[in-house]
Amino acid sequence: MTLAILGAGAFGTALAISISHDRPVQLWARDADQVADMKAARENTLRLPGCPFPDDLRVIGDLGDISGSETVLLAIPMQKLRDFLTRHHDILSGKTLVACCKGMELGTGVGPVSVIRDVIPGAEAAILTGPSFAADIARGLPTALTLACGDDERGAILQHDLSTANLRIYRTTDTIGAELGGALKNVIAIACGAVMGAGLGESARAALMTRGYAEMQRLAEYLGADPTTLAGLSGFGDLTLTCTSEQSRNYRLGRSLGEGNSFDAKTTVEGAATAQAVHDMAQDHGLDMPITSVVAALLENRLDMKTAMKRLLSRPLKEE
Ligand SMILES: NC(=O)C1=CN([C@@H]2O[C@H](COP(=O)(O)OP(=O)(O)OC[C@H]3O[C@@H](n4cnc5c(N)ncnc54)[C@H](O)[C@@H]3O)[C@@H](O)[C@H]2O)C=CC1
Ligand SMILES: O=C(CO)COP(=O)(O)O
Repeated sequence: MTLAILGAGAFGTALAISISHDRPVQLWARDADQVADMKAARENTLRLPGCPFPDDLRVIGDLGDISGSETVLLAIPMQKLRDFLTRHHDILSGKTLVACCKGMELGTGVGPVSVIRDVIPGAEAAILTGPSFAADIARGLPTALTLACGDDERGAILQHDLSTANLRIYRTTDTIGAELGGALKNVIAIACGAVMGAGLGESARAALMTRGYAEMQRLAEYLGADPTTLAGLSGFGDLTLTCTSEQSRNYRLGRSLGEGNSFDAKTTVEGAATAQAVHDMAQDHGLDMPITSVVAALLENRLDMKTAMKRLLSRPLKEE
């Protein structure tokens, strides 16, 4: 079985490298120059330099080439997903589409699995998420992820097909829980980066991670997710990684805010739009999401850093 991965950013490329040690993989990029460069260099010099492509990784620039691939991984940013699926509806219909992005959509407040089901009802939708940096996967370091698919039989096939010697995949049918964990941990990571950048210390960060996790659980429960999913790799696992690592772009954006420095606007930082999407959705439903709301306000310059820090760390005293 040939697998297609659409989106040759850091994550799509890392998955392609890892999985193509075991089975043929087609890696699609939209940019013709990048396709030519990757074909010539046999690595992704733009997004993942220094990680050579195995022989069974085939770079493609024509989406027509994926017609023989039953399973397609979508490794493009969350806010671009709906438009991408709409434009390529016909070629993707009838396939198993595995979202590899983390976030909630601005305007609708839903995650990638819901977007896939909405735009391409004729496809089987799943999500691959959890604690993993692209560079770690590409280097063959041990990683564990969650694969969520509403159809457990299909999920078991995906679990088997996508696992490699170094990429261990657990599975669940709770797609909402998996979507929420991956999306919300990025927002909390921005907050943690801000606290660290402002020099408030690791104890403050631990407090924020813990209260952030409570906030994630609250929304997940409201939306009908299984709390054990949030306690797993896609929730608690990814929260831990992202809130504590300089490798994380979400954490680094937060740290820049805390330090009062600028941040490269071209970098993919999913937590920024997700903070706004979740804040809007929480307001519509009358839910209390204090950390998410502060992050959204901070990013929109509706709140200065000093007031934001005060709000994050001086919430009313209450029972845990
Ligand atoms: N980099 C990492 O360590 C991990 C990333 N992810 C997730 O993977 C997703 C993608 O992130 P990265 O690959 O890291 O980002 P990236 O910034 O390295 O790459 C994004 C890719 O998407 C492509 N793209 C953007 N808009 C597009 C469109 N409209 N149509 C087609 N392609 C488009 C870009 O050309 C680029 O190749 C994000 O949701 C991220 O949260 C998940 C786990 C780890
Ligand atoms: O999702 C990730 C790790 O699991 C990658 O985090 P960043 O998008 O913050 O770099």
